[in-house]
Amino acid sequence: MQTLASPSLGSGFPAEPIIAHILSQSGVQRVPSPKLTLFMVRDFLPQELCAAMIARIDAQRRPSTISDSNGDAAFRTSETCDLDRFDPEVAEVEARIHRFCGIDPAHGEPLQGQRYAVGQEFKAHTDYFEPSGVDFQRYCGVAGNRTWTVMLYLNEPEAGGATRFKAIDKIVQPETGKLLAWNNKRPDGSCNPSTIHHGMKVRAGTKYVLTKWFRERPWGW
Ligand SMILES: O=C(O)CCC(=O)C(=O)O
Ligand SMILES: [Fe+2]
Repeated sequence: MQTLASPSLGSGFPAEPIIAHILSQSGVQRVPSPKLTLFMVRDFLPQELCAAMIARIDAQRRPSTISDSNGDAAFRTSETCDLDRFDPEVAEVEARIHRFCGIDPAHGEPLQGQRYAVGQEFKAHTDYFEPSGVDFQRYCGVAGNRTWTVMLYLNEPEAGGATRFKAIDKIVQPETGKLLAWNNKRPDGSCNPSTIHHGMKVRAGTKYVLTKWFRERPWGW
């Protein structure tokens, strides 16, 4: 599944080299939609690495935050963990993500973990920052907007916790080690509202995911 070399195909925009690189690998499924470029890979991350990331998230979690708050305190009720890129197992996960998508690691935000207990969710949102939003300069002034999202499910909660892509009516079930990757931009570089997605409520058990976002310009580590 993994290629050996880590290619550097830019920021993720334009998307064509990334898409071609992703499609050159085995085990990749493309969700058929003219509105959204979304890929899925089952069993992307080995079980041991999933468990190692869960342990770190449990140990270091803090309440999740949102930008451009709409005043709904229940919009994102999960917890978040900033993973340490100097931790060898975190570095291994990041290297696998980079080899998979080919985006220049310099354009990546720090890898994050998200944890959802029963009843917690992340309501329908897009991962890019609204260019007209009050927080745009604050979040995007240096590195620019988000180009691609790579998300990984670390486990399978007993019930609930699917991710629903509303605009294309697609529901993805959490499965240990499953990867999702999507392009947040349209071909003209504008933000793609059809990327809207909802991390649905966990009904039983706990849900853990990783999120890796890439930016138009280097993150500036
Ligand atoms: O947990 C999910 O299913 C979605 C997570 C998400 O959308 C995010 O962290 O931006
Ligand atoms: Fe999201």
